[in-house]
Amino acid sequence: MLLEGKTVLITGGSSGIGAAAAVEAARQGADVAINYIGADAGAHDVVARIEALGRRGVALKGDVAEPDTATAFVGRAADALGRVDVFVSNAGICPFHAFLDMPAATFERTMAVNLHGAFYMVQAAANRMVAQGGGGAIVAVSSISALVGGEYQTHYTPTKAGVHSLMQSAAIALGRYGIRCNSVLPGTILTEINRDDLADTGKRERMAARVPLGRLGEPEDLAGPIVFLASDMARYVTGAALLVDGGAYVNLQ
Ligand SMILES: NC(=O)C1=CN([C@@H]2O[C@H](COP(=O)(O)OP(=O)(O)OC[C@H]3O[C@@H](n4cnc5c(N)ncnc54)[C@H](O)[C@@H]3O)[C@@H](O)[C@H]2O)C=CC1
Ligand SMILES: C[C@H](O)[C@@H]1OC(=O)[C@H](O)[C@@H]1O
Repeated sequence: MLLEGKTVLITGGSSGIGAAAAVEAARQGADVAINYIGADAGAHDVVARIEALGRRGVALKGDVAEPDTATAFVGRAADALGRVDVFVSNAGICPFHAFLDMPAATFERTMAVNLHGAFYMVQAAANRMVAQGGGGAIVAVSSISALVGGEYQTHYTPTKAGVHSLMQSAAIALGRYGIRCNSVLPGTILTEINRDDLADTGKRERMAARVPLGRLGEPEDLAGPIVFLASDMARYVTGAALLVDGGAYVNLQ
């Protein structure tokens, strides 16, 4: 098991990629704490799936856009599970909107959740890892959208480029403590975040047609890459970005 005896914290862990990563981390031997927002049911379900695998699971509610949520989540998770070995910054939103009339509130909220939230969470986790000693691993869920644009994502793609960049700089700042920082760059993955957008059958088929592996992604497609980067198998990997997109990015023609 790749994460035997480790503790893993994941933001936005009650659905989609975060939930899949939480369950896979437990399957790989880790105790897992998830941060979540909104309804409790999804978070309780993820905890139940973690516990069914014989590991400890904790769900802690909080808005990652609030700086205090970061210290509260990391502190309470570490109190419950003992330490923080792995931190996965995953929470995010993507309210699709045209550029020219983008409401300031939509832009500000997307920045606050996706980029500011990632910064505060990663900073809090890193401080805990430094204080406890023994290094650690941080994985941020960026996106293929860190590298390419989207007409209705002018507020979103800069946050994903920012998260990718955050991992590169944090890798430098934290290498001396044995803390590795990497990002995964998912392509289009079928989750709640794009359910409405991909209800447009034409768009969904166009997106799928771009993928050499022949299908859009599922949350579980990210679980393995996240666990790998979190594990000691990736002990000499830091500052890296791993595309998990079925080959969509390289498919020009
Ligand atoms: N689905 C996709 O095609 C892709 C998703 N991503 C990224 O993957 C990450 C996870 O998204 P998905 O699993 O796809 O969708 P999702 O909507 O299932 O997951 C996002 C999670 O973040 C949580 N969240 C949102 N705002 C929050 C806040 N303020 N505080 C705490 N939690 C909050 C949501 O409740 C949800 O559980 C996001 O960062 C997204 O940008 C990146 C590339 C592609
Ligand atoms: C939410 C979108 O469908 C998704 O988010 C990303 O980061 C991907 O590039 C897709 O556009």
